[in-house]
Amino acid sequence: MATHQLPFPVERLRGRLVVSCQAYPGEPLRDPDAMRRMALAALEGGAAGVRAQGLADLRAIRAATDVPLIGLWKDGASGVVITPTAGHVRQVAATGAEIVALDATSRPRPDGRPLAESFAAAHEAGALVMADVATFEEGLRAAESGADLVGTTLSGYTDDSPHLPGPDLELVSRLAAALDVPVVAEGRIHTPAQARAALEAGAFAVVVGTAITHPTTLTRWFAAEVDAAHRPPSR
Ligand SMILES: CC(=O)N[C@H](C=O)[C@@H](O)[C@H](O)[C@H](O)COP(=O)(O)O
Repeated sequence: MATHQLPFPVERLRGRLVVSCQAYPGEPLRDPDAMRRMALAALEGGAAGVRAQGLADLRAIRAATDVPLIGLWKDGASGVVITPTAGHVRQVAATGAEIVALDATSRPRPDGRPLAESFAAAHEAGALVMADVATFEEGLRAAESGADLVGTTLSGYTDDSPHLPGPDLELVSRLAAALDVPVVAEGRIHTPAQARAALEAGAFAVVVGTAITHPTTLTRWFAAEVDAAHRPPSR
């Protein structure tokens, strides 16, 4: 766990909840003003920071609040899609997001350029780097390469990470024990108790997305249960 003084936007997230406000292509809430409102609603509920996707959403949210903003740009259909190149990093930083989140897994990058180039692009733009990783080794490598925060975001989404129904708390605790930089727990945190467990496992901050800001998925969870109860037992 990071105990020393950290850059101001990171310090503001110590022990706090960050809410990820994202809508996916083609969805009814895929709209910068909808995500701005979603972010403001989350802040009213006690979030200390916002994570958001896409340049237009980031600009809209940045104009509405000065809480720490973790920005990313998902581009591409598979593999490395979260802020995949240094060019994407520069544009995300230019929206005013203090922290740029990017895929720091060991998978091949779309432009074949080294990850270090993306880290350097963020730092040159005056932004901090949140390295989204899937494994312990990727977390170590990201921290060694100068990441300002390491997130467990991609555990469960790569071939060599466990596909768990809930958060990868083992990864959180192993990284938190090994790293000096803050470890952010993110990915499939679906209940307040899981968010608390992530902090107890050593997370510096917790990011929750779907369970707060994705009504289509939330509705599916309820609909599946209700439909299962309604269906007559099979003979
Ligand atoms: C894997 C990937 O692309 N994760 C994305 C990263 O920004 C988002 O789609 C997630 O919603 C976010 O990480 C928060 O996680 P959850 O929605 O599970 O609370």
